[in-house]
Parts: sequence; C-alpha cells; structure tokens
Amino acid sequence: MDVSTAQDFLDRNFAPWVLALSPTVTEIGPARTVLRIPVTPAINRTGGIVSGQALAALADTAMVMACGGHFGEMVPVGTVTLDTQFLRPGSGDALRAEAEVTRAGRSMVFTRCTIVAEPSDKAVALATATFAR
Ligand SMILES: CC(C)(COP(=O)(O)OP(=O)(O)OC[C@H]1O[C@@H](n2cnc3c(N)ncnc32)[C@H](O)[C@@H]1OP(=O)(O)O)[C@@H](O)C(=O)NCCC(=O)NCCSC(=O)Cc1ccccc1
Repeated sequence: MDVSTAQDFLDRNFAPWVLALSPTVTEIGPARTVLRIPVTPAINRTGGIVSGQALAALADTAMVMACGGHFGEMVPVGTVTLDTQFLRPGSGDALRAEAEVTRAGRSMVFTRCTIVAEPSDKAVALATATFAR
C-alpha cells in the first residue's frame, strides 16, 4: 500500500475532529508507519503545550494506520487498549508519530508508537495499543 492510498483511507474513515488535526501519512509499510500533524493553537492547552488529548488521538490514529502498513492493506480494527506516557511537554512546529506493529495474531494486533516533536527531534510521548481485527 502506498502513502496516497493510506491517506485516502484516513481521510474517508476517521472522525472529523481527528481530521481537524490535519494528519498526513508520510510513510507506510510493514516496518513502520509515520504520520505528521502541525502544532497549532487549536491543539494546545493552557501553558502553550500540546494537549494530551491531541497526542493520544494522534497515537491511536498512527497505530491504526500501522496495522494497514503491516498487512499491506487497510483492515478493519477496533482499539481495545490505548496507553500513553507523556514524557515531556509537546511544542514546536509539528509532531511526528512513528508507529509499528509488534505482533499480529489471528484476532489481536499489538502496536507501539513514539511521538517526536519537530524540529527538536525529542520524544514527547510513547504509546501502545491493542486492536481487535
Ligand atoms: C512534568 C513531567 C510529568 C515530569 O517531570 P519530571 O520527571 O520532573 O521531568 P523534567 O523536570 O526532567 O522535565 C521533563 C521535560 O519537560 C520540560 N518541562 C517541564 N516543565 C515544563 C514546563 N512547564 N514548560 C515547558 N517544559 C517543561 C523540561 O524542560 C524537560 O525537558 P527536556 O527533557 O530537558 O527536553 C514531565 O514528564 C512532563 O511535563 N510531561 C508532559 C506532560 C504533558 O504534556 N501532558 C499532556 C498535557 S496535560 C493535558 O492535556 C490535560 C489537561 C488539559 C487541559 C487543561 C489541563 C490539563
């Protein structure tokens, strides 16, 4: 599956408020899937840092897309667990979510994601999620 097919799936299937984050698929494949969002005032909480809610939504979205990258096509999955660690305040120009499948079984898919701030390249959040397929 190529980046434009993945982007098309994302644009057609995710909730409007998630699409309001302006997620762009920059890489998709069996090894890893990468999404990017701009940092805008709309996703910041008080204090001028990115809200945890936006970070969690980005991570969940990236890990759903990583399932598609792993299987070579978008497959219907439902999030069963989502765990996030907010390592440091998110700020900068953009956030890059690097997601991968750690194990895909017959009914469950295990994934992880690192969110990195640009241009600092510092990790601001780690996440894991489990999906039912
Ligand atoms: C504070 C702590 C949880 C733990 O700290 P510690 O273990 O003691 O770690 P340490 O002191 O080593 O600092 C680590 C790094 O953080 C930096 N830094 C620290 N303070 C500030 C600051 N004030 N401003 C800017 N940067 C600051 C500090 O320079 C360092 O950076 P470096 O490593 O040199 O590059 C930290 O991990 C953290 O901020 N995580 C992110 C939490 C987060 O963003 N959650 C989501 C948003 S909340 C939400 O959405 C809910 C909500 C919504 C609406 C309304 C209300 C609530």
